[in-house]
Amino acid sequence: MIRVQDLSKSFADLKRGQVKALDSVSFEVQPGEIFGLLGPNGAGKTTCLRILSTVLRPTGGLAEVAGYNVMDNPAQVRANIGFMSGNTGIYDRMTGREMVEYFGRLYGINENELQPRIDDIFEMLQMEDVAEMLGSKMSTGMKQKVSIARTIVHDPPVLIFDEPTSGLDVLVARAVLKTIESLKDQGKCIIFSTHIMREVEKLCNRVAVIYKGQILAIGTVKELEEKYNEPDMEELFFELIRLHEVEIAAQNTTGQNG
Ligand SMILES: Nc1ncnc2c1ncn2[C@@H]1O[C@H](COP(=O)(O)OP(=O)(O)OP(=O)(O)O)[C@@H](O)[C@H]1O
Repeated sequence: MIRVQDLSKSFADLKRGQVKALDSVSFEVQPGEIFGLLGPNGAGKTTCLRILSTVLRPTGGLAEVAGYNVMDNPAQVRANIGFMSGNTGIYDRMTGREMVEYFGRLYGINENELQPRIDDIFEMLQMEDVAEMLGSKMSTGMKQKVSIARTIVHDPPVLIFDEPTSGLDVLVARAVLKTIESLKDQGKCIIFSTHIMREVEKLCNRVAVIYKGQILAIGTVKELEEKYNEPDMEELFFELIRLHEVEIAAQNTTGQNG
């Protein structure tokens, strides 16, 4: 459902020169699966997700969503995905229902289908209380639910969540994670980026640890813990980064001596 192969993206940065935000990244995600991208700030997570959602063009490699290439068929890719980030905007002067209707119409859903679809979503996310409430009056948790509702209104098979719990308190974060889990149970193909290890342990079927644009390790949490003989995900994460830094230092030394 999602196929990423040798995906690369460089930015020309005034201060830093060429920045390799993504360096030959490969992975696949299937329906009914939550795939985690776990990495620190600047690792390349958002760049990868932006390429998948056709907002950015890659400088190399291939990315496919629901069988469509992001470069060749961006409109079909967009029709097949829902994208939500931690700062997806909410309009102050629209009610919860109006916002979700607005996005449903943008996606071209006809009115007869749209209204029952919205009823279902509001029931599933238990957000009937925000249907008639203006965005300006909503709590952070309510806004987050509206963001999820507008992300899934066109019932896309692929969902992309870029740090969806950033800035949320534990209760709201938990509700968001539960919703993502129930979407997986409905058979959605989900990518989820985070820098929070516990979220990965709780939610993800498989995870890629990403650092400086490269995937350092990929597999189920259990597989990674066994492979590196480290039962603590946090320790494992730091160890992978340490090993990578040692490797870079060794390459630099060889380069200088050679
Ligand atoms: N438009 C841009 N111009 C120059 N460099 C960029 C641009 N966008 C991203 N980068 C750089 O690419 C690298 C990867 O950034 P990216 O936002 O993908 O990381 P991230 O893993 O999502 O981090 P965060 O958790 O902070 O959002 C960083 O070094 C970042 O500074």
